[in-house]
Amino acid sequence: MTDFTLADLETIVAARAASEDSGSYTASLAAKGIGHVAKKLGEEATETVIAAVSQDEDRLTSEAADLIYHLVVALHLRHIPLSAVMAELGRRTAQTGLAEKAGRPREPGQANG
Ligand SMILES: N=c1c2ncn([C@@H]3O[C@H](COP(=O)(O)OP(=O)(O)OP(=O)(O)O)[C@@H](O)[C@H]3O)c2ncn1[C@@H]1O[C@H](COP(=O)(O)O)[C@@H](O)[C@H]1O
Repeated sequence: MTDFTLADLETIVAARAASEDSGSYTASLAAKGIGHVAKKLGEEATETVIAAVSQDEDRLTSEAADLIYHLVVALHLRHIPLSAVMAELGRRTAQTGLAEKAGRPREPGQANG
């Protein structure tokens, strides 16, 4: 188990993308722009798909980490905070009424479902 969160990754990506550290992969990736990052994201998605149907759990875990990292970089470049993505996921969960089953209390103003 780890207490490392996507919010931690988002903070690190923002700091490294803004850095001028020539050793930073994030800085060099971000400098290439959203078109390049989107292409990398597609490649990582394909590699994750291939790993998903393989029998290698470690490979799938590693490819999923690459995919999520590149997604966080893409969101950063498009100025979309992870909190917006989480809010969208939360809205969808609220619509299904399954939030409480996941152990989450109903938020004030949330419709009965
Ligand atoms: N989570 C990641 C992460 N996941 C994947 N990668 C890099 O993503 C690249 C993907 O590998 P590929 O083989 O597809 O690409 P490549 O041939 O190395 O590079 P390209 O020239 O194709 O872009 C690898 O170089 C990985 O190191 C990451 N690089 C950085 N992070 C995070 O970003 C933080 C800051 O890293 P730096 O910006 O390097 O300081 C790190 O501490 C991590 O938290």
